[in-house]
Amino acid sequence: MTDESGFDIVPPEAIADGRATDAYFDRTVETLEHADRNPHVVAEVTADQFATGEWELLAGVKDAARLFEGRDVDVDAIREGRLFDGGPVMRIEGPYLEFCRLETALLGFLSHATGVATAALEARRAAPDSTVLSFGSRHVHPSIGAMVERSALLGGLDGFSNVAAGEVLGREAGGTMPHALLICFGRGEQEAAWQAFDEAAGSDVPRVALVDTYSDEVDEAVRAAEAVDALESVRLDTTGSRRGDFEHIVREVRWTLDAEGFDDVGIFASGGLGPRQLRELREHVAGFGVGSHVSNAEPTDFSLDIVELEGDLAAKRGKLTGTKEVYRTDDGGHHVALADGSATGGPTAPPADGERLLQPLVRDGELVREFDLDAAVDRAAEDADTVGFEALADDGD
Ligand SMILES: O=P(O)(O)OC[C@H]1O[C@H](OP(=O)(O)OP(=O)(O)O)[C@H](O)[C@@H]1O
Repeated sequence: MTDESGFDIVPPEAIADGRATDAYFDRTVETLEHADRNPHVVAEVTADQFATGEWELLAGVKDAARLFEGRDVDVDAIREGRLFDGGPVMRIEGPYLEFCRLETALLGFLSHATGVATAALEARRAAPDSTVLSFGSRHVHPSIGAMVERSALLGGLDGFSNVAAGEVLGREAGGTMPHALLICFGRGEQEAAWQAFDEAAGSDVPRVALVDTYSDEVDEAVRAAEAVDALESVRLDTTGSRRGDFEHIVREVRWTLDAEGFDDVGIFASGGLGPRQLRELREHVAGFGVGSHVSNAEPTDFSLDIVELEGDLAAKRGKLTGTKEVYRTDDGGHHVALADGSATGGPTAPPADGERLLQPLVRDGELVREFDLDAAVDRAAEDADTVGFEALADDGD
C-alpha cells in the first residue's frame, strides 16, 4: 500500500491504528485471541536496566502518548526534557491486547527523538554562549523533519532550517544563503550576490554572507563586509577538502575583520561540526550551524518489557522484574527502585529525598498531560545542570 501522496511514507493513520507494527505482534494478537487470553500486565520502556553514567534527554513522549488515546490503559512517563540514566522512562498498565501492536511505533517515537535530543543537548552544552542552529534536515528522510527540529529545540538549540517543520511546530525556520546562490551569480560576482540578497531579503532576515565559495575566506569576508553595510556575520562553511586547520582559518578571519575595522561583523561556522569542534571554535565565533551530529544521531536503544503478569513478578532473562519508580535526588543522582514500597533497604528501596520522575500521562485512555515545548526546553537545561551533563561522544574530525 502506497501513501496516497505517492511517497513511500507510512501514513499517520496507520501509526495511530497500530498498523505500523512488526508483524509478529499481529501473530501475537491472533494467538492470544485464539487462546482466549488477554492478561493484565505492567510493561516498562527502558534503555538500560542499571545506570551507565551516560545521561540521555527524553523526547518523543508527545507523539508516543497519542498512541494510547482511546485505549483501556494507564500510562506513566518521565516528562519530556528530563534526563535519565537507567530504569524505565515509561510504564503501561492494562490488558496486553490493548497495546500489543503499538510497541513498534511507541519505541520508534521515543528512540529516535531521544537520540536526536540528546545529541542536540551535547551541541548546546559544547557552546553554551553561542547561537546554535539545526541544519541537518538534508541528511534525513523528509517525513521526520519536524521530529528532528522539535528534538533539536528540546536539546536547547536556538533555531532550525526546515520550513515545513516550522509549520508543524508553529515556529519560523531561519537561514540565509547557500553556495548555489553565489554560483548563480558567477565567479567574481560575489559582491553582486551579497548585495542582491541584502536588497531582496526581508528586514527580519539577518544579513549573513557566505564567504567560502570561490576564494579565500579572509578575502571574501572583508569583501562582504565592504559590500554590505548592515552585514551581521560572515559564514564559513569551508568544504572538507580545503579545510586544513579550520580553527586557524576562523581566527585569521576574525583578526582581519577586526584589523580592517569590521569588529562588529560576527563569524558563523558550519559544516561537519560536532561538540568537539564547537568547543574549539566557540570563543571565536558567534554562531554555529550543526547538521549531521544532531540529525544523524543514533536512536536510543529502548525496549518494552512486561514486568508484571496478573499481579505477579515477570520478566525475560536480563530484565528486572517488578513495577519500578525512578527518582532524581538533589545531588543529581538517578535511582531505580521497586514501586510497591516492599523493599525498605538496599538498592531496590526508594531514596529518602528522591523526586519521583514517572508521572501520569494517560488514564483510562485519556491524555492527562499538556505538552509545552518551551517549558520542556527549560527543564532540559536545568536538569542538564543538575546532573552535570557532558557530551561523551568524541565526534571525530
Ligand atoms: O553539519 P553538517 O552535517 O555538515 O550539515 C549541515 C551543512 O550542510 C550544508 O552544507 P553544504 O555544503 O551542503 O551547503 P551548500 O548546499 O550551500 O553547498 C550546510 O551549509 C551545513 O553546513
